[in-house]
Amino acid sequence: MKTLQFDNKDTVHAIGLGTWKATGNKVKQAVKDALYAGYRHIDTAAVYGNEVEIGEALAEVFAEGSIFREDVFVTSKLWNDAHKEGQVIPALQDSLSKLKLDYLDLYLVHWPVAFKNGVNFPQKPSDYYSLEEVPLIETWKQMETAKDSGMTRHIGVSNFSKKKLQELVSNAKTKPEMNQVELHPLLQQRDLVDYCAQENIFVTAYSPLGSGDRSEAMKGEDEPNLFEIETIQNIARKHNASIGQVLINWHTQRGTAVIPKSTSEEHIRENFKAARIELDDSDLKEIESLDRGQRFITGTFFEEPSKGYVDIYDEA
Ligand SMILES: NC(=O)C1=CN([C@@H]2O[C@H](COP(=O)(O)OP(=O)(O)OC[C@H]3O[C@@H](n4cnc5c(N)ncnc54)[C@H](OP(=O)(O)O)[C@@H]3O)[C@@H](O)[C@H]2O)C=CC1
Ligand SMILES: O=C1CO[C@H](CO)[C@@H](O)[C@@H]1O
Repeated sequence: MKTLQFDNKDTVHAIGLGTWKATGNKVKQAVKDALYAGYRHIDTAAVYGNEVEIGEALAEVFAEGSIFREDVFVTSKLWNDAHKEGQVIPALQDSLSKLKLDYLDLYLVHWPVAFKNGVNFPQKPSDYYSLEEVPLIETWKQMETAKDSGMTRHIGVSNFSKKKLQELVSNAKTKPEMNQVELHPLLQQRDLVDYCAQENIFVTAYSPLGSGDRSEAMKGEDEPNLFEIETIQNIARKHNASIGQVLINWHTQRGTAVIPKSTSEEHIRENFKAARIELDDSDLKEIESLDRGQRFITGTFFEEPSKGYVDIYDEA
C-alpha cells in the first residue's frame, strides 16, 4: 500500500475508509471489516454522527490484540459551529471521547465557513458568522494549540480553495498538513493539487466514486455517474479491474490519499485492492481529458449570498 509520509515520519495509507452516511451497526461493522481487510486509515467527522460507533469498533478491534492504536490513522473534523475562540479544543475533546481515543492522527477544519454554536445546518442569515467576525486564522490558531497539546498529531483543512490556503499559509505558525477536497476524473482541480504539492500540503480526495448514496435532496439535476464513463470502463476492462478500483487507483498514482466510503464488505475489500493495479501513461492521459469541473458536493449549501458571507470555492 502506498503511504504519505509527514515531516515527523508519521505515515498514512493512501487508501482509507470514508464513513459519511454510514451510521449505527453498519458503520461499526464496516470499520471492523476494513481493519480486518488491511485498512489502517479511517475518516470521520463530528457532523457524521458516527464517532461513537467508530470508537466502539476501534476499541473492540484493539482489545483483540493484533491491531494496535498506533497502527491506525484516524481523521476527524471540526464542524462549522465551533470555529470561534474557545470552541475548538472542547469540540476536539468531544470527538476524542466519542471515539474513545487519547489523540487523533489528523484533525481538519471541515469547511471555511463559521456558524453560530449549535447550528448544524444553517436556516437563516443569522445562523452564520462572517469571515470578518470569525476569521479562519482565529480558528486555525486553536488548531495549532490542539496539535501542540498532543490531542492530534496533525492538523489540516478541508474544502479550502488555493486562495484561502494561501492566506492561511502566510499567517500561520504551523502550515496545514492536509487539504481534503472533492476529486475524481470529472473534477481534477489540477491548480489546487499542484499548489498543495508545492507547499508540502498533502491532499485527500473525497467522494472519489461520485457519492451516489447521497439523499435525492443533495443531488444536482442530471448528475453524471462515474461508473458509466466509457473511458473508465475501458481502462477497467484492460486491467481486469473493477471501475471502482480504477477510480480509486487514479488518486494514489497522482500522489494523493483517497477515502472511498462503503459499508459493503465486498466493496470494502475490492476498494482496498485498487492499490494492486498500475495505470499506464495512456490511461492517465485519457483520464486527464475527462476533467469538466463537475462537483457532487456543492458548498453553495453553506453560502449566504444575501449577506455576502462566504464564497466557498473562490471560483466566482
Ligand atoms: N471533507 C468533506 O467535506 C467531505 C468528506 N467526505 C469523505 O469522503 C468519503 C467518501 O465520499 P462519499 O461522498 O461518501 O462518496 P463515495 O464517492 O465514496 O461513494 C460512496 C458510494 O459508493 C458506493 N461504493 C463504494 N465502493 C463501491 C464499489 N467498489 N463499487 C460500487 N459502488 C461502490 C457506496 O455504496 P456501499 O456503501 O453500498 O458500498 C456508496 O453508495 C466520505 O464518506 C467522507 O468520509 C465526503 C464528502 C465531503
Ligand atoms: O463531509 C461532508 C459530508 O456531510 C456534510 C453534509 O451532511 C457535508 O457538508 C460535508 O462536506
